[in-house]
Amino acid sequence: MVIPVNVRPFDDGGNATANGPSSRELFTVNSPNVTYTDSEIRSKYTYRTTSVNQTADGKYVATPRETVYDFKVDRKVPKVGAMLVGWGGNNGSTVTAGIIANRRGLTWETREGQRSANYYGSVMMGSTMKLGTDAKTLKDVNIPFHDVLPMVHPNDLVIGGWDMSSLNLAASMDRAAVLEPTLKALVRKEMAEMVPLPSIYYPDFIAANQKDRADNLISGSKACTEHVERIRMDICDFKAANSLDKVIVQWTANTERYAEIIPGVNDTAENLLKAIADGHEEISPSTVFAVACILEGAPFINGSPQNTFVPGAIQLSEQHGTFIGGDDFKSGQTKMKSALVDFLISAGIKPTSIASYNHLGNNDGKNLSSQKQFRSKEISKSNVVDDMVEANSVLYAPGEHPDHIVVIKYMPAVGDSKRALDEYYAEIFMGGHQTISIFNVCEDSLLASPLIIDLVLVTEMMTRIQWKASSAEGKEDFKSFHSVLSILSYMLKAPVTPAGIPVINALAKQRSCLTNIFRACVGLDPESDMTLEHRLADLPRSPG
Ligand SMILES: NC(=O)c1ccc[n+]([C@@H]2O[C@H](COP(=O)([O-])OP(=O)(O)OC[C@H]3O[C@@H](n4cnc5c(N)ncnc54)[C@H](O)[C@@H]3O)[C@@H](O)[C@H]2O)c1
Ligand SMILES: O=P([O-])([O-])O[C@@H]1[C@@H](O)[C@H](O)[C@@H](O)[C@H](O)[C@@H]1O
Repeated sequence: MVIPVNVRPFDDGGNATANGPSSRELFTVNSPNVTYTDSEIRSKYTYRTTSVNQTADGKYVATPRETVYDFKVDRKVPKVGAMLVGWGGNNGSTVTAGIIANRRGLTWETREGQRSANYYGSVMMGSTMKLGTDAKTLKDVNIPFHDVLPMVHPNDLVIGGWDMSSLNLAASMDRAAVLEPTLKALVRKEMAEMVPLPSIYYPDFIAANQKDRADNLISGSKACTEHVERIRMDICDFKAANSLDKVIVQWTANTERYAEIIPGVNDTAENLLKAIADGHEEISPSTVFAVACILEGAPFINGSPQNTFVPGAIQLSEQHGTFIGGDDFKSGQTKMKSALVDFLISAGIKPTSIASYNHLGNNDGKNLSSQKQFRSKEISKSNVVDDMVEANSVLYAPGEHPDHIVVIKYMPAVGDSKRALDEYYAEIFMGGHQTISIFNVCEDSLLASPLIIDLVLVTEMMTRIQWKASSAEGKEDFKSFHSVLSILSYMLKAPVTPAGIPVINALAKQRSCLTNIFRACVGLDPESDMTLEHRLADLPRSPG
C-alpha cells in the first residue's frame, strides 16, 4: 500500500510542522518487495554479487551469489543540528552564510550581474540520479539525488560549533574574504549573532603560526577527561537549546600533525580513555572531539587529513555504535585526480607520473606551510590513485605505480582562490606519451562547503537506515551500518574504512556505491546502464 507523505518537514521559521517532521517523496516504488507506512519504508532487496575463487593453475572460477536483505528506512525527517569544529574558519563561515542565503532565497549583485543562492557542488542538492526508463519514450528518467530518500533539507539545519578564535561569524566571514560584499551585507546581522563556543587548543598539533588566533579557549593545553566532558555538555546544551532530534559534528578546524600510534596509549578504546584521563601529550584535540562525540552518540566526521581516528577511537565508535567518517574533504585537485586517473587507467592508458602542485593564501595554507601539518595533507593527497593502479595488472606490474608528488605553497596574495597545477604524464600506444596539464583555480571554501553539507545529509540519513539478512527473519533485529561510514568516501580524500576493508578512491565507484545503497533502501536494483531496451532487435518502438 502506498501512502504519499506530504511536504516540507518544517515551516519557514525552521519549526517542525504540527504533524511532525515528514518529507515529500517524489516517487513511490510499485513492487511487492517495498511497503510504505507513515513512519517507515521497508524493502526486501536481493544483493547480487560474483564470488571469485582462484584454482591451483591460476584460473578463476566466478560464482554468482544472491543475498536477500531487509532494509528499513525511518521516513520521519528529524530536526538536525550541525556543529562545526573550526566554525570560524573559511569553510565554517562560508557554509553557514551559504545555508542562510539559501534558506532566505537571497539574490545579490556582482560585477557579472545578479547571483542567486544555490547548492552547486553538493551531490545531494545539485545532482541527479537515474530513477529508471520512461515506459513510453524509453528515455532516462532522472530525479534530484536528494529525493531518493527522505533526507534532511540543508535549509533546515541548525548550525553551531566551536572555534579557538573568538570572532563571531560575521567577522569570521570578513576574515575569510570568500564571499561577495553584497552577499555578506545580506547575512551579516544573522551571522554576527553567531559566536563560536570556546575550544581546546594543544599548540603542538597545529602550526605555531596559528597561535595568534587562539583567544577563545577552554583551559588546559593537553587532553583530559574534563575536555571530553565539556564538549559532550556543549553538544547536549546545543541540542536542547534548539530542540534538536540529533546533532552531527564535523571537524573543519586546522590540519593537525599525525599522532603517533603508541601501544598502551591510543591502540585500544580502553587505553585511549585512560590516556585522556592521564593527560597524555600525544592525544590530539581532534581525537578528544571524536571521543566526546562517540560517547555522546553524535556522529563525527573528520574533514581534515590527520589521523584523528587512532585505533582506540575506531574501537570506541564500534563499541558505542556511533558513526565516524573521514578523512579530509575531497574538494578540488584530488577530486579531479580521482576521476581523471580512473578514466585514463580504465581507458588502457598508463599514467607514469602525476605532479600535483598548488598554492593558496588562506589560513589553511598558512597552517600547511608548517612541515608537520603539510605532511598530513601530503599523505591524504598521495594515496588517492592506489586502488585504480592496483586494479589494472595489464598496465602495472605488482607494486608498480606512477611517480606522484604533491607540493603545496603558501602565497597570501591569492587568498582562498587556490591555484592547482597538475601534470599527468602517461604511456600510450606503441611507445607514445600523452601529457595532460591542468590549471585549476579552486575557490577552496566554495568547493568544500557543499561537501560539508553532503557529509551531514548522508551521515544523518544513514542513522535512519537499518538492515538485516532476510534469512534471519525472526531471529535477528535490524542493525545499523558499520560505525565507520565508508559510504562517505565520495566526499573524502582518504576514506577511513573498517579494519581490513579495502579503500576505494575511484570517484565513479564511490558515487555508484552511494547511489545504489540508497536505491536498495527503496527496493531498486542498481542502474546498470545496459539499457537493453535500446539495444535488442525487434524492440517495441515507442514514439518520442
Ligand atoms: N577546499 C578546502 O577548503 C579544504 C579541502 C580539504 C580539506 N580542508 C581542510 O578543512 C580544514 C578547514 O579549512 P579552512 O580553509 O576552513 O581553514 P581555516 O584555517 O580557515 O579554518 C580553520 C579554523 O579552525 C580553527 N581551529 C583550529 N584549531 C582548533 C581547535 N582545536 N578547536 C576549534 N577551532 C580550531 C581556527 O581558528 C580556524 O578558524 C583544514 O584542515 C583544511 O585542510 C579544506
Ligand atoms: O581537495 P584538494 O583540492 O585536492 O586539496 C586541497 C589542497 O590542494 C590545498 O592545498 C589544501 O589547502 C586544501 O585543504 C585541500 O586539501
